[in-house]
Amino acid sequence: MLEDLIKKCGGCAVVDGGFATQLEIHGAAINDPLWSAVSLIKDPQLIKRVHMEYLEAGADIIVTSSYQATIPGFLSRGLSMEESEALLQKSVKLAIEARDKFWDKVSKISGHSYNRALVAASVGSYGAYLADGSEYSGNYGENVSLDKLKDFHRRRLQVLVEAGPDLLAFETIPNKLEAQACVELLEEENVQIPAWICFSSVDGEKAPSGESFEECLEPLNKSNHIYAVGINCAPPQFIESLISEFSKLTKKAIVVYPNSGEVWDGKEKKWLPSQCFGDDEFEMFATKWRDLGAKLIGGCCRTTPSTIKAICRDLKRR
Ligand SMILES: C[S+](C)CC[C@H](N)C(=O)O
Ligand SMILES: N[C@@H](CCS)C(=O)O
Ligand SMILES: [Zn+2]
Repeated sequence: MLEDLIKKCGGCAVVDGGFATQLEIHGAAINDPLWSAVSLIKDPQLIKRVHMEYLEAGADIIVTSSYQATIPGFLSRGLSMEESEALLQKSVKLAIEARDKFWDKVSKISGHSYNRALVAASVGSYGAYLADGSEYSGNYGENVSLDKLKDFHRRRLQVLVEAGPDLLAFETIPNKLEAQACVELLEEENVQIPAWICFSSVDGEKAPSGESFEECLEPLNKSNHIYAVGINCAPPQFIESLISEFSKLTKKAIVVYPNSGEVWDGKEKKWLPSQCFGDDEFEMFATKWRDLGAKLIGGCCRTTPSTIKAICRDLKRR
């Protein structure tokens, strides 16, 4: 399905933009250990609205609200195991409902330029769950082993897969150990849904842990469960050279969805201004990223539906 979609899009499909960002624009208070996942508890209708906004903007793939939705995170909030699993399921259900409703509406309009979007279930890194900014440091401490990371991801992955998304999106993976844990889990659980694994990067050259992408990609290149590899939530000015680097290191499709360039202050839980791209620059650079070989392009934190509209203007000019 993903390959067909990419073909239909002329070689490069558009992923949506910052999900938490758009929740906040609508007034959601997410300064919370659960970050955007708090909206699954407090305002599921807002989640659906944000999905609709990205669909209207032209996203070919929408990513669910499960980035920081984890079973231990919900349990420490006082929810039961059943309630926690139900919220994970709900994140997929809300995205599927939005996609189906949108498609039902536009597919009746003759001459529309939309594709039937795919739903990617977000699997945020262990660092996202820690809520201390460690998805940008890769520093999980010595006690975090491969098995511990697999244990952390296993049940959530099972529940998300059972909910029936089209794709799995592992996001802001900061080191090789976690990438390897994710691949081994996909194999052990015999997951039949294609996945992408995206790393964060804070220097534009390596994973946040300091490991080279050559090392990080090694377990992913060998796996049939991985359809695409790439970068998310890194500054957009790093993307050009990272695509060139990745294309030397992998035969997998390349996926990029950078943030706006603002930098996350994990202690203060806020974005700090830095060298940023506006929508015009996203529009300009998206073509470059496509020409360099990216097959999936979108935005991450601090990008909005208008960024995705700008990317679509350029990539979907046929
Ligand atoms: C992608 S980061 C901005 C998500 C939030 C982070 N895990 C935190 O809770 O601080
Ligand atoms: N899918 C998440 C990623 C955060 S880095 C979001 O857009 O909020
Ligand atoms: Zn992000």
